Amino acid sequence: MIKVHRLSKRFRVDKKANVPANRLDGKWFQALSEISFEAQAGEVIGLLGANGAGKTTTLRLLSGILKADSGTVETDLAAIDSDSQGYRRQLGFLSGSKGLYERLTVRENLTFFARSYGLAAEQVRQQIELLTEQLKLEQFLDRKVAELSTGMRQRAAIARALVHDPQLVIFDEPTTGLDIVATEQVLSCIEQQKEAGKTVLFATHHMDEVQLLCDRIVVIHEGRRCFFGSCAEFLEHFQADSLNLALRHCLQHGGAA
Ligand SMILES: Nc1ncnc2c1ncn2[C@@H]1O[C@H](COP(=O)(O)OP(=O)(O)OP(=O)(O)O)[C@@H](O)[C@H]1O
Repeated sequence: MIKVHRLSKRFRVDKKANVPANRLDGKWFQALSEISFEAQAGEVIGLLGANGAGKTTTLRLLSGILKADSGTVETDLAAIDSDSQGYRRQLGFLSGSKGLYERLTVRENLTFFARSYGLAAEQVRQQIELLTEQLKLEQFLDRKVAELSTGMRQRAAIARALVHDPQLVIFDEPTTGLDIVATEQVLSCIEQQKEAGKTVLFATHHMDEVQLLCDRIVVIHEGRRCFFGSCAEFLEHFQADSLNLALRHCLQHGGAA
């Protein structure tokens, strides 16, 4: 479970930065304004919004990489502020396909990260076996990361994010750069996380992924939440027959939370 309450974040920007005047206060750009939502165990929440809306900023705040200016994050895991190490042990975070050692193989990377989270040798073996099956890693498990294609690298990065079997899974655009087959493998892996009772948050621009996986969605527009609820509620609220159309209406009209 995670409860996000009135989270705000601003960034100091250069005078020359071409940012919208309505979000600028002197040298400060208001990236997020009082975002609230919650996710239960076994629930998948999608974060939607146009480029620059604030999805990645939200996920970075929830991963502990960024610190909020105000607002709270409550979980039934370790506390994000006072026990950041404990929190990170229970978090699987993916942002881009970075964070792997180029000169190590995928198996060596996974083993290294699993051991650094304190998993015993047998647990490491089981986790690698499970993720290899879920993400179809066998063809490149023993190849160096430096030699991998974008899609292989992305799947390896997802495996690295999940190798310690975290309770909270946060993925930022996990299917970027993947072909149809690899996309299906990643979506099915997210589904398996849900079935295992994990709390999953992910940002995406793909409405088919939202339709397939999300129990509820958070729509962000210019740093503010403009909708939080199920896909069915979203369609009904905007009197739309597709999520794409509902999203367009929501973003055009600034939404109504
Ligand atoms: N470190 C930073 N300094 C200044 N501004 C930043 C910083 N990080 C993000 N921003 C700004 O905050 C806003 C929200 O960015 P964010 O990356 O959260 O958007 P997003 O919704 O994830 O977009 P996309 O769909 O393009 O990934 C953008 O206007 C961005 O330029």
